[in-house]
Amino acid sequence: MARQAQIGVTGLAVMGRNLARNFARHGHTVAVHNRTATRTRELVAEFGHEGDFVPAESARDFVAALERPRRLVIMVKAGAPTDAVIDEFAPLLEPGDMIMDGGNAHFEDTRRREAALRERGLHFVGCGISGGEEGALLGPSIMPGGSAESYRALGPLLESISAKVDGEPCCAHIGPDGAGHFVKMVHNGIEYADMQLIAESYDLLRRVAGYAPDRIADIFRKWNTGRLDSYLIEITAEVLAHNDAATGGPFVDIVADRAEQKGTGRWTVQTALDLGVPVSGIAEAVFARSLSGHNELRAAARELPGPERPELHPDDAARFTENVEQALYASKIVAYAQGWHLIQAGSKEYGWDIDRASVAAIWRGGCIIRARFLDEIRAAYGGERAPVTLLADPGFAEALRAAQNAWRHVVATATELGVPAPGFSAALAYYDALRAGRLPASLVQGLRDYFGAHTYERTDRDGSFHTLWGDDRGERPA
Ligand SMILES: NC(=O)C1=CN([C@@H]2O[C@H](COP(=O)(O)OP(=O)(O)OC[C@H]3O[C@@H](n4cnc5c(N)ncnc54)[C@H](OP(=O)(O)O)[C@@H]3O)[C@@H](O)[C@H]2O)C=CC1
Ligand SMILES: O=C(CO)[C@H](O)[C@H](O)COP(=O)(O)O
Repeated sequence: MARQAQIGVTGLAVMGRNLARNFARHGHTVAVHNRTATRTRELVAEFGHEGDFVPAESARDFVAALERPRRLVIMVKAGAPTDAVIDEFAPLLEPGDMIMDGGNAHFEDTRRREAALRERGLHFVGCGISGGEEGALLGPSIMPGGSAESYRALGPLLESISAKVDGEPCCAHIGPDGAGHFVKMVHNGIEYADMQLIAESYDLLRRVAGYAPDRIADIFRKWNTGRLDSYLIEITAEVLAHNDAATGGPFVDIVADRAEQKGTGRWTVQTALDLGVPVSGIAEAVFARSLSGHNELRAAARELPGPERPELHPDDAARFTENVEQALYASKIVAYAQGWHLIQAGSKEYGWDIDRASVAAIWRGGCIIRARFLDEIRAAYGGERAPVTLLADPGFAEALRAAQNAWRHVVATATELGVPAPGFSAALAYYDALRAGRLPASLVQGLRDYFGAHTYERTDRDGSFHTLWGDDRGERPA
């Protein structure tokens, strides 16, 4: 009888190839398959010595190579290609078999696919995987959804290849159907917000403090030894210190200033709008990328007036740098608080019962937003009583208190000097709005009632009311 594989990976581009190698390096026999067979052959030729691979050039051979119940991982382009691959393989499977989609699928697609395959007796596991090409090989953060039964069969394999922090695997069952892909989507939304805040910090240090990229790289390197310690801060220092081989100048100056996006940040904001969750930090990050690509608009506005830019005294520049660190940390807390709020809302809406401490735990390693302060988020949600918002957790509340003057100074300075800082500003506005005793939403309600008889509630009595604006302005219960 032919060799049987514990798991199979179809889709052998950067992610799938490295995941397959990771499984093999951990002693699992892995069946490998790709639509274009040359990728399969190249994988085995280049890396066959790393472990036990069973190459298959047809879908039928691939399925036949898997031990039962079959565990099949799809790592192809999200969207229609994923449906095409499911349609190709599902007819070849038997009840109890498992299909895991490790691509960046939209969670609603995952819910649809899971329901359809469940009807056929198959388990469908939508699984978020973060860590990029290197993470896939050396240990990603893994966020599987799907049934508890499928996790019992797939979990041990996934945990074996995931990143480990303090010996704990960065992999946990997130919840049924689309929960894993939902959480991965929010991860990417936070990734957008984090990167935007980092980019704004760089811009302020460059344009306000007047520092060159290599000096800013040193600042980020220093920040990475403190509470901002994270993968994104670490690689920011690397990118800023890098010089372009062709020109000899800073790499960051030669790269076109148009940030692209594949869609997960946009999905996060769209979902947040549907669920009524204010994720302003993520939204500003998505809009900032979008704005950066509007060449025509930018060219038309380039000569518009702005403020005079005074030079900062070197002593002021050093103090300003410290303030930027405070503003970055405070704004980062806000971005993560918004992300966790969205996870909570999604969990409630779809009945997923997501453990928010566990999400923080599995993001501590392997993924793009891995950071020291996820330990604190885990602790905040792991206690007896989870905070209503992360901002109210005593540790984070103290950090926000300590950052007040610096944070406001940075936002005010950016505004005064005409340096856009939408991430910092939105984070501060969110913070101030949440802590406000009264919001001007009361006036919005009044206006809505005036032009559309939309009614309003009162602070002193239950019920809904309408004022007869066009008549005697008397008030009636609605
Ligand atoms: N790159 C990254 O850093 C990360 C990517 N992801 C997600 O992982 C998945 C894989 O990503 P990545 O490795 O970058 O690869 P790509 O997203 O570039 O996808 C390429 C793979 O998809 C296959 N494919 C495309 N269309 C079809 C189709 N109609 N039928 C069958 N196979 C098809 C290709 O096969 P062929 O060789 O025949 O063209 C190839 O194997 C994606 O969903 C991505 O969003 C998740 C985390 C990080
Ligand atoms: O999933 C990822 C990491 O977790 C990818 O790196 C992500 O797709 C990058 O997104 P974008 O191209 O939109 O910046």
